[in-house]
Amino acid sequence: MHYRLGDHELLLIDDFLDAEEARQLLERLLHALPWRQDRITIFGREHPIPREQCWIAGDGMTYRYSGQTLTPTPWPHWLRPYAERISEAAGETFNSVLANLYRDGSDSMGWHSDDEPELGPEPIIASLSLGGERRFRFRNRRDSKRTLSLDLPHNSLLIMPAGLQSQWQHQLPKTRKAVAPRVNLTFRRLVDA
Ligand SMILES: O=C(O)CCC(=O)C(=O)O
Ligand SMILES: [Fe+2]
Repeated sequence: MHYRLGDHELLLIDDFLDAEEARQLLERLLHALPWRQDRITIFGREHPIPREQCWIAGDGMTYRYSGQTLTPTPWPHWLRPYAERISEAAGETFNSVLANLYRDGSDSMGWHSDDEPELGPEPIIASLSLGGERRFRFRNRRDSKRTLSLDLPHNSLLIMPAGLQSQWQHQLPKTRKAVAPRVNLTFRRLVDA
């Protein structure tokens, strides 16, 4: 499914993995990753993030955002084949993953762009969703009334193209609906790594 976002085209691929493979990968991610609820600083105040996360990357590839520095968990061998398939689908060679765990509808991620300097000027981001379906929203950075909402179902891959992050923000809002836990893997390429 393609979505138009200003000058950019978003691609959402449903049923990216085989159903059984997606189920097993979700179980593995839930049980085998060292999930942490880190703390971030917003406007000078420290808060626990409303989700758990795990930064997966090569040795020494730290990642800084919102006042936190994430030290990497090494790549699990069983995740590598997925990184290769997702790199192929997105036309980019990803070398790192930010994994997010939304335990229930009160877990969320606020408005941001994936525009950290480590990612270079025009990063391509590929985001694999597993588990409970959640709503995902975009808004234009210059005109916040321009928005787009889409649902990210279990076993879907969203590809955000080069150039999108400098013009659009995204968020994963909280929901009052009962939702199953959701794991999201955002594949990234750290430059100069
Ligand atoms: O959970 C999601 O779908 C989005 C995660 C995200 O935006 C990020 O990790 O930068
Ligand atoms: Fe993001």
